[in-house]
Amino acid sequence: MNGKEKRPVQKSRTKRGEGNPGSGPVGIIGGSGLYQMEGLTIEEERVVETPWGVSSDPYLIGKVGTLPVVFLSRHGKGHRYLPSEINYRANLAGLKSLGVSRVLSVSAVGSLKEEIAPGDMVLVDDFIDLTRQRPMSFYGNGAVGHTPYGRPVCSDLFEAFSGACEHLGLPTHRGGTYICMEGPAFSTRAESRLYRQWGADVIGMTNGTEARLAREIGLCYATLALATDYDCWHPDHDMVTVADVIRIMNQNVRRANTILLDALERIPSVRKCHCADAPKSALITDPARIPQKTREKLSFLGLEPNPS
Ligand SMILES: CSC[C@H]1O[C@H](OP(=O)(O)O)[C@H](O)[C@@H]1O
Ligand SMILES: Nc1ncnc2[nH]cnc12
Repeated sequence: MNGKEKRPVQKSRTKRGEGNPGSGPVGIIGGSGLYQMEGLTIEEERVVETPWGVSSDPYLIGKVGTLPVVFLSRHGKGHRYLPSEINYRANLAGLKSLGVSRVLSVSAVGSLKEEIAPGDMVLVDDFIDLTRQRPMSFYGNGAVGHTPYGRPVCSDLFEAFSGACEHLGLPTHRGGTYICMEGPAFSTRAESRLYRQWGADVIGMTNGTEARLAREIGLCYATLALATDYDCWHPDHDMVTVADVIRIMNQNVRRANTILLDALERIPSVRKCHCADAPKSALITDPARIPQKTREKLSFLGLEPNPS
């Protein structure tokens, strides 16, 4: 194949139960404005059937340099899913079945602080979850689990993002609390002011759900939040619009992509964090009493309980 010919992208479908859980490719979930990744050589587009259905889009499986990467567009290409409609469980279960153990997320957020200006990066280190109409757990149906979640962001991935932003000399806020609202409408001013009183830094509609589910299944997860607007608390910007968000995102999407490429290189080859341990202590149900169907679902996630 000469350099000018485009390698054909294979299309395939994984049936339930196939896959290769464990460490492996890095997963990247792109949010509003980031529907593909520059620098990723795509070798395959794969649809994975999980017990929770299929992901927002086919997974783009390939390499960045020599590093294996799986990219997923959170809202699907063309931005087809509302934050409440995204099948977060399928998205994450599919990534895990493809051998992903680390997930880097990129998201557009509104700023709740004067010092976080549109265009700034925020490395989120905590969440407040205000969502109310989306599945929040892989547990249930006869398997009760309570996952430790006190530190929701993976320290390895946080440092990888932080190192990349520092290296690139970008305006970055190291740490910040992300309010995850249901949407899809943006907040009212009273809500926005309340979140500021709570000490939150940024607001979005997706990452709280993703982070919690990732932790349930032992995936490392961190967010690069790109401030696209001042949320409506701001006296000069009392109306957030999609046009404003997308304009700022488009101005910064190259930057976000560059940060991702740099951060990928900084992820330690051996996990030093404790994210993978979270599921080990979660289950309270007597494994012998877990129904077979539920057991199969847990098994898809690599979490099949041992009978005591
Ligand atoms: C397009 S404005 C609101 C939309 O943007 C954010 O999406 P994502 O987190 O996927 O970047 C926000 O959460 C809303 O879904
Ligand atoms: N102000 C805002 N509120 C919620 N989600 C957002 N995504 C980007 N800006 C946002």
